[in-house]
Amino acid sequence: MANRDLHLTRNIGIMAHIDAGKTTTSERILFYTGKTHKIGEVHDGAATMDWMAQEQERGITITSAATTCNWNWNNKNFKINLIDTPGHVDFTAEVERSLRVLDGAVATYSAADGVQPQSETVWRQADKYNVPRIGYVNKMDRSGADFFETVQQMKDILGANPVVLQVPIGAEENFKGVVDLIKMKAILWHDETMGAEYSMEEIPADMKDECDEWRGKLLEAAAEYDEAIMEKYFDDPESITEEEIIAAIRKGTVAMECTPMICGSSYKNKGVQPLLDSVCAFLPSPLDTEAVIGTNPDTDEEESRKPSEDAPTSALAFKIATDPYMGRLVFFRVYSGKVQAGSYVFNTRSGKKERISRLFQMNSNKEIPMESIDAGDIGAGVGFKDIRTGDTLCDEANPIVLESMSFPDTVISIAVEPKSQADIAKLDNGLAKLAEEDPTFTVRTDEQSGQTIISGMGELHLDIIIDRLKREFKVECNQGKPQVNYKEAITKTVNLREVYKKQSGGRGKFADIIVNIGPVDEDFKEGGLQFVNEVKGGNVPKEFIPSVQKGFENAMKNGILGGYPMDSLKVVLQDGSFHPVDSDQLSFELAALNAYKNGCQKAAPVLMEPIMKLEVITPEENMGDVIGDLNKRRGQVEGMEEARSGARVVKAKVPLSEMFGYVTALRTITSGRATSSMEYDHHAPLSSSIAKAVLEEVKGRADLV
Ligand SMILES: Nc1nc2c(ncn2[C@@H]2O[C@H](COP(=O)(O)OP(=O)(O)OP(=O)(O)O)[C@@H](O)[C@H]2O)c(=O)[nH]1
Repeated sequence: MANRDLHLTRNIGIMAHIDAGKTTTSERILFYTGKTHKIGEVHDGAATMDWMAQEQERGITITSAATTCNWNWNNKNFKINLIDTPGHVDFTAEVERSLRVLDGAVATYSAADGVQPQSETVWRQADKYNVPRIGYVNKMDRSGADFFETVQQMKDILGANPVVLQVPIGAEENFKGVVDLIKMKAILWHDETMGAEYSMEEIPADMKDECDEWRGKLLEAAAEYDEAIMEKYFDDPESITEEEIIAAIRKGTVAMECTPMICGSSYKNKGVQPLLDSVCAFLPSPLDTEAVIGTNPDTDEEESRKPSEDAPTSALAFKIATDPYMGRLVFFRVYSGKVQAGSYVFNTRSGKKERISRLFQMNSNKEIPMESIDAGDIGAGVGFKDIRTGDTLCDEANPIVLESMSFPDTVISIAVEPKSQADIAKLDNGLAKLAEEDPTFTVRTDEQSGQTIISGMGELHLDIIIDRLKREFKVECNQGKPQVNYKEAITKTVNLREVYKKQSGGRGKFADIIVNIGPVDEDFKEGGLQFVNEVKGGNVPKEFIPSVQKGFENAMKNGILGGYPMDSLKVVLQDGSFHPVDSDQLSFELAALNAYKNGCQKAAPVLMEPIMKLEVITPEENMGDVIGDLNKRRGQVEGMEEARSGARVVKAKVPLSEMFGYVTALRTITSGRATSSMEYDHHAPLSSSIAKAVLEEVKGRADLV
C-alpha cells in the first residue's frame, strides 16, 4: 500500500459532559463517513460505539474504542481515527488515557445546558495533555438552545478564547442550519432524516448585519495569527481569502490559542458534515505535534521520536479490551516507525518480545485486517501475552519508554467472593483480566480477613466491574458494604534514637539511628517519603543509608492506626552508629521499621478520609432540602450560583463515606429534578471521635451479601 500522507490523518476524540450528545454525534460521524449504514439510536440501545451490554442499558459510554473512517474535504481524502472517550468522572483515567494519544478533540456541549461541571474537568484534562480543540455546540434544536451563551460561558468558565465560525439560522424547533462565516454562505438542511444533504444558499436578508458583525470578529481573530491578514484587514478586507482565514485559525488552534466554534443538532442530522470539515481544516495532523519524548531505559536519557516510518518503532498501548470474539485486543498508537502483523515488538516494561499475530483497524461493527500500522496511526492487535495499559512497544535494538501515564489512587473498596465456591478460580481470572484493562481498578487480598478486596474510583465504577464479572466471566458475586479508602498521616515531628541489636551466638545484628520523623515540607507535593540524609563522618556508612530509606518506605505501606497506607512522611536521618562485624543492610532496615512504629505513635497520628468535590444542579425550591441533606452528610457548602436555566448550582466538599447511594437520595429529595456530579479532591483528617468509630467498625471481616 502506498504510504499515506500523514498531513491527511486526524486522531481525534469527542469530549463532553454526560448527555451532551457524544454518542449520537459519533454515530452520525460514522454514518456520514459511510462506514455504518444504519443509525443506532441511543434510545433503543443500538448505538454501535457502545459495545458493552451494560453500557447500553445504562445509556452511558464506558470504554474508549478507536474507530477509523474517511472524509473528503477540500478535494482531499482524510483518514479520521475517532476515539470514543467517556464522560463520567468515575472513568477519568479512561478520558486521560485517550487524551494522551489524541492529536485533537471536539469539545461538545449541549446548547440548552451550556458548559456543565464535567465539561470543565475534561477541558482542564485536555489542557494538561496539550490537546487542541474545536468546540461543537450540539442540541441546537432543544428548547432553550443558545449558541452564543455557550460561547460566552466558554470564556467565563473555561477561560477559553472561542472564535465563532458559524451563526445559527433559527433555534429550538426552528433550527434550520448555519451561516458559514468563512464562505459567507448559508448552509441549510431541508429535512431531518439521516443522510440529509444540505444546500448552500445566500445569507437570509434579516441576518446579514449580524453575520457581517461576526465576520468582522472572525477576521480580527484570524489577523492575530497572520501578518498578511492583519495588513489586508485594514486596507482591503474583501481580498482576504478563505484559504488564508482557514490557515490562520488553524495555526491558532494547533497552538491552543483559540477554539473555533460551530454548532448543530446531531440528532436532527444538521451540522455534522461541516463538523467533519472543521476537523480536517483545523485540528492537527500527527505531523503538527512535536516529536514524542521518551526515556532510553539503558541510559536513562531522554530521546525523541519523530512521526516517521523510517524511525525506530515506538508505540503506546492505551487501551486493552476483551472482545468476545477476538479475545484480548490491544489498542495502540504508533508514534514512530511501524508495527507489522506477524512481527515481534519489544515491551520495555516486561523486557519481553511479543509476537503480534494480527493487526486491525476497527470500525464500529467490523474490523479491517491490516498489514502494518504506521507512525502517526492508531490500530489494534491481538496475540499479546503480557501487556498492560500504558506499556511501550518498540524495537529491541532501540528501546524507549514513552512517558508513563499517571493515575489517581483509588478511593473506594468492596470485599467480594463468588456465590459458588467452585467459581473461585474464575473470579481470580476475571479480576486479573479487568485489572489489566483498567489501571484505576485494583485487586488485593486482605491479610487479616483473607477476603478479596477490589478498589476503584467510585461506586459506579465498581458496580460496572461486578456487572462485567457476571456477564463476561460468568461469575456471580456476593459483595460487602463499600468502604472508602482511608489513609494515615502524622501531625507532629518527633526525634528518636532506635537501636536494633541481636546477639544469638555467631554473628549478631546491629544498627543504631537517630531520626526526626514528621510531616513533609509544604512544597513536597508528590506524597510518599521525603528522605533527608544528614549523617556526617560516616557514622552510618554510605552502603546502609539506602537500607534506612527502604525500611521507612516499606513500613509506610501500613499505618499504625488501622493499617492504612501512610500518606506522606518526612524522615531526617541525623546520626547513628554501626558495628564493624554485626551491622548489615537488614539490621538498618529493621531499625528503620521500628523507628517508624515507635516514632509515629508519638507524632499525633490521624486517620484521613477521601473528600469529594460535589456539584448539584437543583431547582431553586429544592435548594434548602439539598443543602440540609449535605449538612447531615458532614458536607461543607462552598458556593451557590445561578445556572443558566434559572436552576441553582450548589458546590460543596463532602466526605465520600457519607455519599454512598447519594444519587438515589437526591432523586427522592428533589423528585428527580436535580443532577449531581462528584470527583475526588483530597484526603483530610477525621475528627478523633469519628476516627475511633471507623477503626472499630472496619476491624475484622466484612459481611458479604
Ligand atoms: N434534541 C436533541 N437531542 C439530542 C441531540 N444529540 C443527542 N441527543 C439526545 O441526548 C441524549 C444523550 O445523547 P448521547 O449521544 O447518548 O450523549 P453522550 O454524551 O454520549 O452521553 P454519555 O454516553 O452518557 O456520556 C440522547 O437521548 C440523545 O438522543 C440533539 O442534537 N438534539
